[in-house]
Amino acid sequence: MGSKSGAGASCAPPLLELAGVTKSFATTVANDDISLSIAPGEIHAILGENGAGKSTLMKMIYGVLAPDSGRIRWQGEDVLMRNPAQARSLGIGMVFQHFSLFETLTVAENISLSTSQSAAKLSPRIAEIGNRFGLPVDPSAMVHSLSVGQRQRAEIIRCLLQQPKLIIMDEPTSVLPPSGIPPLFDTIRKLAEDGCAVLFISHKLEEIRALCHRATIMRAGKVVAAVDVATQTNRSLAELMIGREIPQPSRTPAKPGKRPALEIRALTHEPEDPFGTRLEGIDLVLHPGEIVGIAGVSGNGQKELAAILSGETSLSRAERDRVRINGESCGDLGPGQRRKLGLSFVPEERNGRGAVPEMTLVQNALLTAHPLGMVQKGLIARRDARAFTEHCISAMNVRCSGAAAEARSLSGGNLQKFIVGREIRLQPKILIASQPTWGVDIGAAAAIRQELIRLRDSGVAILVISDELEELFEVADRLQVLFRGRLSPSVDRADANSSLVGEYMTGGFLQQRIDSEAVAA
Ligand SMILES: Nc1ncnc2c1ncn2[C@@H]1O[C@H](COP(=O)(O)OP(=O)(O)OP(=O)(O)O)[C@@H](O)[C@H]1O
Repeated sequence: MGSKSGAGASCAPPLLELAGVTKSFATTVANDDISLSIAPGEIHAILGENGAGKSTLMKMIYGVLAPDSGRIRWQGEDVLMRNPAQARSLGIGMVFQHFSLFETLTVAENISLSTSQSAAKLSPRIAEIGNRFGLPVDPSAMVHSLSVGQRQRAEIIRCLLQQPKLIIMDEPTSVLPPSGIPPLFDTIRKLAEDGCAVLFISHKLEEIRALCHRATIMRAGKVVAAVDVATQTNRSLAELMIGREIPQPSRTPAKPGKRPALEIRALTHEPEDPFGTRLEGIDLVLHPGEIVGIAGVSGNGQKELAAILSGETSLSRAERDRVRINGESCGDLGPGQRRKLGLSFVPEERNGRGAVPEMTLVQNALLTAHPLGMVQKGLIARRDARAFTEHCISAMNVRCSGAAAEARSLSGGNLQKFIVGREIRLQPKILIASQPTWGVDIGAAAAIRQELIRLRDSGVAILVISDELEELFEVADRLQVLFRGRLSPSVDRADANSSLVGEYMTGGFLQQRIDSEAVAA
């Protein structure tokens, strides 16, 4: 992905230094005696398993959390980072994974909300910064019309307007299609050449090796290594991070059943959300004992398709035949009724949909697992609920303080592992999993994929909707691609390669369809 440049290798005095920084939450020591230094122009990776303490550390640097002990020095001076406003005034910016842009405003209007300047005054500045750092985005474009990559550029420009000396980027590539990653890296390199330091969090070792100068590796709240990235391989970084090699899932060919477990027939659906994607002519068949992967750049109808399948979007009675579970028409059934038919579901958003952050893990387990005998005569069978929760925790190696922990106290990846584990343990006949390993570290992602394959081998029909092509190549027996609300033909795993799927991801199959219709006519 290009060469590394910038001042990262120079001996400039540190921009940011942490010494002995410690932060605990009740009995969990999230950051234990952390020391770290970053030079101007350095692209510095923070690497670690889920729950290693990366986000806690970033929150302290950005003033969201205060350390219990230790020192933060900024440009040679001790600072007490009281809040993000103070961090920004010192020159520390942060680009979050989740964008905070209003869909119905333009880029310039959105950015003007965080400054004292009008959208009209800001527009030329936005264009100028865009040109300088390779972030082309039209200041007058409405946010709802922008791709994910363009939205991210707007977020980065908003951050750059404050002329930061250090930018924290929390898994910035996780929201991008593969084609969006090289331009983002070009921008980050330009920033580094300009003297801006970048703290880059990612679980993807290839990306870290392509982009970063140095990496700090964390394990269980401690720094276990600080390395020059050029001296490392994927394998050595993985070993530093998880203490062993990256596990590779093993699999045998699928033996799908004959009768479909789940079908969608000739479905066209107009979304209620004015910025949603219309689904058009969707045909999908899923058999017991197979994994079908739905690939595509997010925003092409994945959310709408998942909602139609889970029952969060239910169809009219007249259209109930369009969705069938084990041959039974169910298009007009809600999520609870579909769960009774044997469907379980891992939604894309873990907070608020996959789990309720303020509730404990036991309560979150009860939300979907109560039909497994956890409510008897109207009363909660607490012991059973607790045992089920503890089983999910241990089977998925969820790092948390126990079944009574609130969901919000778990790191993102650990909560994801819990939700996937809960849905798998419902003994479903059909599992729909949207972005099942999103934000999950490489070791845990491999474990989740292996679980999906094991479930398939036990005869469960599985649909995986994922932005990550590598993940789909690893788990799926067949692949289909969503593009602008249309589903491509199904491709067997053996025939699927990145160039064919890449072509489908940009709508290549639509042209093939037009050509074959023309031949038939
Ligand atoms: N507000 C909180 N209350 C209680 N525990 C917390 C809180 N925030 C974080 N923790 C705990 O601190 C530890 C570190 O969490 P952190 O979110 O920093 O990890 P992470 O490395 O960013 O993980 P991930 O890769 O999953 O995002 C975890 O054990 C987590 O459960």
